[in-house]
Amino acid sequence: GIFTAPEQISTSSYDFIVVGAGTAGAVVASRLSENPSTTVLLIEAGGLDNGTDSAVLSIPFLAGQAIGTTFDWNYTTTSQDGLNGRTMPFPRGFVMGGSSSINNLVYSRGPSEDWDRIAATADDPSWSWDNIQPFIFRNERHVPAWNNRSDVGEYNPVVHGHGPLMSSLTSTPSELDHRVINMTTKFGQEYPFNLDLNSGWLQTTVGESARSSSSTAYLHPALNSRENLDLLLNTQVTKLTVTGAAEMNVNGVIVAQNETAVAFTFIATKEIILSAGAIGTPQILLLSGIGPSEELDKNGITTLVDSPDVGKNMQDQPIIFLQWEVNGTTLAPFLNDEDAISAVLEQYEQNKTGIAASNVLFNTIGFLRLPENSPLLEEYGDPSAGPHSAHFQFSFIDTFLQNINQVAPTTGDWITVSVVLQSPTSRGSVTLASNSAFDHPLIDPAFLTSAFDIGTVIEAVKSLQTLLTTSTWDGFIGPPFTGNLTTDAEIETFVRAAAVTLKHPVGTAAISSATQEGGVVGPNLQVKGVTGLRVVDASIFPFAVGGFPQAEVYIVAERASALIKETWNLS
Ligand SMILES: Cc1cc2nc3c(=O)[nH]c(=O)nc-3n(C[C@H](O)[C@H](O)[C@H](O)COP(=O)(O)OP(=O)(O)OC[C@H]3O[C@@H](n4cnc5c(N)ncnc54)[C@H](O)[C@@H]3O)c2cc1C
Repeated sequence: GIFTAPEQISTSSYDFIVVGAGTAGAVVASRLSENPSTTVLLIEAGGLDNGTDSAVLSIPFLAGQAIGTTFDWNYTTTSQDGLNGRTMPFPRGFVMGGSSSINNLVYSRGPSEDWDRIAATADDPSWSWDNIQPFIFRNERHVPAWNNRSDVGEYNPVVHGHGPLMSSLTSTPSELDHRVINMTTKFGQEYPFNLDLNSGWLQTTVGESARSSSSTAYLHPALNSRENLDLLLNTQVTKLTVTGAAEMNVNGVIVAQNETAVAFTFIATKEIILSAGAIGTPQILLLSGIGPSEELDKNGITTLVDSPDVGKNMQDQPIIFLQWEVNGTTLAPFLNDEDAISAVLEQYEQNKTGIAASNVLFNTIGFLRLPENSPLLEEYGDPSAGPHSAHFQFSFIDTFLQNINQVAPTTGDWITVSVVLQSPTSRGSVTLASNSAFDHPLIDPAFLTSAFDIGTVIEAVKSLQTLLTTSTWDGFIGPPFTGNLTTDAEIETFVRAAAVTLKHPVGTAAISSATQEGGVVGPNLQVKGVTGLRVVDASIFPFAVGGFPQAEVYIVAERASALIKETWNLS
C-alpha cells in the first residue's frame, strides 16, 4: 500500500528496506517484491507523482519545468571558485521516481568503455559491458513516437530490450535535425554518425505520449498488483541503526517527517538498500557515522566506520549555451507565442497528440573527443574512459536557450548548441552542514577547477565554431548572439560567467575493489566496514559517466536487484 505518514504503518519489520523511491530505488523495490514471500518497505522523502499538479512531470514538452517547484529538493551549491565565486541551484527529484520524474528525458547508456572501466576499478569483470547486457535488455524497450513516424535507420532495434521503461525518438524532426544528420553524412570522417546514439538521433524516456520514469514504468505497476510492497511517502530517513560489536550490522532506519516530528524506527531482517541519490546517500551515511572521522567529529557525530571517501570524489558536468540566429524554421517563434503554446497543451489534454507529446526541442547530439595530439591530453593525460569515449558533448537545440546571465530575444529564429564537459578531472564533495538530516548538505561540484577542464571547454567551443563552418550550415547560420568569442581568454571569461550544472552528480559513494582501501562500496555494492547495507544509485559511479546518467543508473539498479536476489536465494 501507499502510506503518507509512518504512524499509518502497523508493522515495523520488513525483509528489505529501500531508502529513496527514485530512479534506482523504485527499480530495486519493484524487482525485490516480485517474490511474493518477500516484504519490502520503500521510503521516499517526496510525494506522489500522479496528483492534480503532476502535468509538469508527465508531459514531455514540459520536461525541465519541475525545477524549482515542490518536486525539487531545491538545493544550492557552495560558492564555485572556478565560476567567479557563483552559487547556483542544484536540482534533484523530490517525488516518486526521483530525478527520473523531473529530468530532461535523455536516454544514453554511454560508451562500452564506461562499463569496462567500472569493471576494472571494481576488479570485477561482471561489471563489464559484455556482462551487463542482460540488465540493459531487462530495463528498456524502444517504442514509436505518438504519431507512429517511421524511425527506421534512426536507431538500432537489435540493441533494445523488453523492459518496462519506454524510450523513443522525436515525433517531429526539425530542419536543424536534418542539417546535423546531413553533416554526419557529408563529413563522416570528422563527425561520424552512430545509428544508436553517441552521435546521432537522441533517444528520450517517452512512451505512449508521456514521460516514462522509474515510477511510471516500475513502481506504480508493482504497487497496483502486490501486497508485499509498501511505499511510505513524505518521510525522510534521518539515520541508520546498527547492531553487533565486532562486525557492525546495519539493521534499521530512523525516519521523521520534519525536524520536530516524532521519529519512528523500521527494521530490515535481510538488508537495507540506500538509493537516496548522489546527494542523499552520502548525507545519510555521514549522519549515521559512516564517513571521514574528522568531519563527523566536527558535527558531533560518533564515528562507526572511518570511511574517508564518503561524500568525496564528486564529479558533475558543467554546461554552457551558445546561440546563433538562423535563416530557417525553428521552434523559437512558437515558443515566444503564449497562445500557440496554450493551443498545443490544449491539444495534448484532449487526445495526447501534438508536439507536446514527444521530445521536440533537441533531437540530435554529438559526443566528441579532443584531437589525439592535443597538448591537453599530452600534459594532463586522458580522463575519459577510453579512446571511444567523449571529452565533450554538443546538443543541437531548436530554439534560444539562455545562459543565466543573458536575456532571450523575443523575435527571430534561433538555434542553441549546448557545450558540455563530458570527462571532467575536477572533483568536489558533499559534506554535512550540521548533524540535522533536515539541513541541506554542502554541495561543492568544484566546477572548472582544473587546467584540463577549462582548457577542454575552450577547445570544445572552438571545435563547435569550426563545425558550424562546414558547408552543411551554409545559408542557415547567422551571427552568434554572443558576438565573436575569438581568443582563448574571451572564451574562458564567457564560460566562467555562464557555466551551470548539467545535474549529473556521481561518485560520492564510489565503487572500488574488495581489497582496495579507498572507495565506499565493494564490487557487490555492499558498504565497506559494515554488513546489511548496500548503495544502489548514481553515487557508486567512480567517474562522471560517458553518456547520460539515468540509463546507467537503471542498469546498475537492475544488476543490483539480481545480486540481492542471488544473495538471499530469491527467484
Ligand atoms: C533537472 C534534471 C535533469 C536531468 N536530465 C537528465 C537527462 O536528460 N538524462 C539523464 O540521463 N540524466 C539526467 N539527469 C540526471 C539523472 O536524472 C540522475 O542522475 C538519476 O536520475 C539519478 O538517479 P538516482 O537513483 O541516483 O537518484 P534520484 O533519482 O535522484 O533518487 C533519489 C531519491 O531518494 C530520495 N531521497 C533522498 N534523500 C532521502 C532521504 N533522506 N529519505 C528518503 N528519501 C530520500 C529523493 O527524494 C529521490 O526520490 C537530470 C537530473 C535532473 C535533476
